[in-house]
Amino acid sequence: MSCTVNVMWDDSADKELPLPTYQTAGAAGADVCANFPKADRGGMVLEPGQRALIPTGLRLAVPAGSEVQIRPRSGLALRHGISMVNAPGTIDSDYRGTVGVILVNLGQEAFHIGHGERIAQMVVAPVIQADFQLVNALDKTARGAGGFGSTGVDT
Ligand SMILES: O=c1ccn([C@H]2C[C@H](O)[C@@H](COP(=O)(O)OP(=O)(O)OP(=O)(O)O)O2)c(=O)[nH]1
Repeated sequence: MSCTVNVMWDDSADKELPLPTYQTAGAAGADVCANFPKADRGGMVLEPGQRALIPTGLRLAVPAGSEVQIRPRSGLALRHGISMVNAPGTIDSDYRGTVGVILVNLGQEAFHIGHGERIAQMVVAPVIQADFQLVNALDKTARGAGGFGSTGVDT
């Protein structure tokens, strides 16, 4: 499936950086870059345990009925412990502000985020909006209220 997502740079963005890019034909996520305002183009350092909102410089118009999920990149996670506090971040179809990525350094060393570095990936996904109905009873199931390891925990 494919769709068009209209994109604009925000005023302080480096407009020479690439738009979100699928790196392979079958990629689910389009890589997105850190895009710092001019004064901050040296990038920034995330100390161990620190989190920061990293600008992408991108403003999106996600088609109604869909969302964009922002997810961490596994390479950064494995090599450097860089993840996202709120993974997956949700970009609503009616949001028109600049998309930010809330990175966190779960590693043990400081990590430098370079201007233009691919920091996360965007996945476009369909959305179902529910009509939440208050009722007096729910239909019965075999699981019932069992959860949180009720079927056993292996480790
Ligand atoms: O990682 C993220 C998460 C959110 N957003 C933007 C787009 C999204 O549409 C908006 C609101 O996000 P969310 O609903 O997660 O935030 P909230 O804390 O519930 O705030 P709000 O009251 O603004 O909805 O913020 C980002 O740029 N990056």
